[in-house]
Amino acid sequence: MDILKILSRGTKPNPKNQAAKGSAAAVTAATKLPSAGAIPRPQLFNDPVSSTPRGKKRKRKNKGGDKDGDDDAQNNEDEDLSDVDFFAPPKPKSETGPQQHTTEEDGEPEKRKNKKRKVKTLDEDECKQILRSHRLKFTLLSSTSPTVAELEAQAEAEGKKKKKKKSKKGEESKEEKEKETKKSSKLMQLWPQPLTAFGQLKYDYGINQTLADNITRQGFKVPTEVQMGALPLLLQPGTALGDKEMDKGVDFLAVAPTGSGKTIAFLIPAIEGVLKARGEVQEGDGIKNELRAIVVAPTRELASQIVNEGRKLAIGTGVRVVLMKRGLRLQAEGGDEQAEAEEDSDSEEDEEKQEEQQEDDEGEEEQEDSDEEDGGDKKKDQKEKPLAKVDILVTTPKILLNFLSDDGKLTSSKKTLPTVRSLILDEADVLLDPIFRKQTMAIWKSCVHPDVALTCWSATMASNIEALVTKHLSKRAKHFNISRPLIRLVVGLKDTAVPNVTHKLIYTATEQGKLLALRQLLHPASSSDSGPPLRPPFIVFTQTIDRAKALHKELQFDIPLEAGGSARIAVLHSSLSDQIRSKIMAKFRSGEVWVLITTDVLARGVDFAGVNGVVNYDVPTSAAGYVHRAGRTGRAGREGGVAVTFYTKEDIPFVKSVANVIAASEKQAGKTAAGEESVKKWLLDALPKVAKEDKRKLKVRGVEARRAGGKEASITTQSSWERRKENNKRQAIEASKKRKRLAQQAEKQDGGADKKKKENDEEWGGLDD
Ligand SMILES: Nc1ncnc2c1ncn2[C@@H]1O[C@H](COP(=O)(O)OP(=O)(O)OP(=O)(O)O)[C@@H](O)[C@H]1O
Repeated sequence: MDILKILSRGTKPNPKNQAAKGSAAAVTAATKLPSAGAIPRPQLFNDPVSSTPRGKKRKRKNKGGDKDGDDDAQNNEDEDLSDVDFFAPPKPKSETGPQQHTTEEDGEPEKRKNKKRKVKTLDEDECKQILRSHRLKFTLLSSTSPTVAELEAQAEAEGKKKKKKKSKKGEESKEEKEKETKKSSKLMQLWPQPLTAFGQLKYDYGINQTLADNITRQGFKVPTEVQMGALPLLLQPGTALGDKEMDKGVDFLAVAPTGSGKTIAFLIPAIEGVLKARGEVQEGDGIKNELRAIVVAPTRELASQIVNEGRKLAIGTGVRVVLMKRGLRLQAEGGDEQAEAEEDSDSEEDEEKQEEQQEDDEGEEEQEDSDEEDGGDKKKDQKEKPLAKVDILVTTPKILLNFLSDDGKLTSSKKTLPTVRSLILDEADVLLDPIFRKQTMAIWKSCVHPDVALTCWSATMASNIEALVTKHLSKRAKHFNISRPLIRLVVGLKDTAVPNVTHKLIYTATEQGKLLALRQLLHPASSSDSGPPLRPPFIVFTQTIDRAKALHKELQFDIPLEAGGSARIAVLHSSLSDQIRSKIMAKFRSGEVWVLITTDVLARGVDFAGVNGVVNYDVPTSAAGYVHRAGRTGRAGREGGVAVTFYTKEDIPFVKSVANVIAASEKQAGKTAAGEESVKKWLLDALPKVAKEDKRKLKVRGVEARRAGGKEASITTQSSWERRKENNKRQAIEASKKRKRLAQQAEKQDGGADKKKKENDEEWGGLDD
């Protein structure tokens, strides 16, 4: 019997032996854990919207069989859990598999009829109602078409003109003034068509049948909020926005909570884009794999996960989703005027350079791992290998730039990728942060087709990142003489929350106290005053690789042998080889490993559906860092996930950002009653505000005291008093040994002298008579 199963869902109802299984409350609690495998409620928000402008809500019927968005597929909590796999994706009700279209079975593309389907559109009030209820907010940020500020200015100017005319005529009225204001605000906020059911993808948006079947086969019943908002806009922007001009495409920024299904929200349009392009290939042209989309992710783990998701969606379509690897040869063109021209026009970036350089030099422990080693035999590999058949490439920044740069410089690209039409930045804020910025920008520049659309995805997006995207899009627009709007979608509150997770902030006076508190979480049976019971599997985050290793060393024998012993605890960080990292990931996914100690290398994007909790053994270095770490639990709306954060006196100057995120998350989750909140108001008020400069330093270096060499860098169960005592004892022993040695030496010398004397005495027999 797997002990993990006992720990994580041992209270599962058993009709034969219900009494022995404990209280009904315990049963409910256990089945609510993420690891219980219950079908999640992927939609996080569904607020009642009181006013129905048209008197009633229109019911939409879909030929596809999937009913309206708020399907009763979600109300399935009492399902039998007997064979639940902790980390498996949700199962569909029927396992019939996709209905393959004979024409597409062997990757043969169905000849796509370019007939425009008539999408059944909702009127603006209906759109508003649905979008508001699911807390979806669309804003036009574009600088290629007029910016919000420009639109406001334009509206104001027009208003003034009219005002002049009207005042001349003496016709100015209050209502008309209001109309003007309304018009300008309308231009800022958009109300596109939402996707209320996956069935619409096929029947309204005309996506490929096999792709639609693959979505059904994955068991996704209702679209999550980000999918509701993003899919219509990315598949048919003209239809979604009711403006045919938009069909040329949009650039897009999506900010949506962790675990809210952003991956398929960008993969579905990417796969559909490939299939659509193939449909446009003339008879007799044959199928050609042509690199059309690039997905960039900050870590190898995330990149491989995206490849897996992509491949599941692309089964039977012939679309090849490929992970960028060393030696892979892509369709590229060497050096290009365009790339050079853009390079030249970048002189204003020089201002940023100094700051970036400094931050780069300081470096971060957990940067995407060194792919530099890939550079060595690159030229040789590229000559020898044939072109890879790729439609969608998933990559980390460095490894692709290694291929593009040729000269080993990882900041600029010599080759271009002329066939690419879509650049997708997953975890865009970190990819555009100084850590990865040069590499990401170089990749963007290598995508030289004028139609390349940029989409950026993350649970957090600082305004400087938005500004950077806007600036570079506008440069591209000028360069290519194109005009495409940039639209931002925010789901829930921008930036700051992990609403469906229980948060705990725990103070321990010393580092040693943290270790003891963590041990209590590891042994849920023992009394745990310091935090909520936390059932495996869970992830423990530390600040540095050294601390992750040390914590692993300290805890590895804590799980009893009969429960699997040290094999149940593993450590993963970027200095391990790819192979070892993949093995550990697989073991954690399968439930073999219960406690995974890691660094921020696993903080973003990685999806373990059944993780019950996250422990921030070391405080995350930013609010965004907290959001991403805590978001490893409670995926796809699963309930019962817990995020525990320890802090000591070293962290007090920095912990306010974390406390603010916790407060915002609880507010979003509706936990506003006194006593419900885990960060009390007095604490929020008492914690010092973090200065901007400190925030920057913290983000790059973490808490200084915990870096290698710092007093608090080591992890041990001993108190400083014990350490001092042990140190004294060791020194005393050493001193005593030394004394003994010296004594022996002295004795030896003395003895030698005596012996010599004796020998001499013996030798010198004295004067003979
Ligand atoms: N419509 C859906 N219904 C149910 N589950 C879904 C749906 N869409 C996605 N999921 C599942 O939700 C989980 C989280 O999805 P995903 O990894 O894409 O989240 P994310 O928004 O990218 O999170 P993060 O910000 O942490 O990267 C995955 O296991 C995925 O299979």
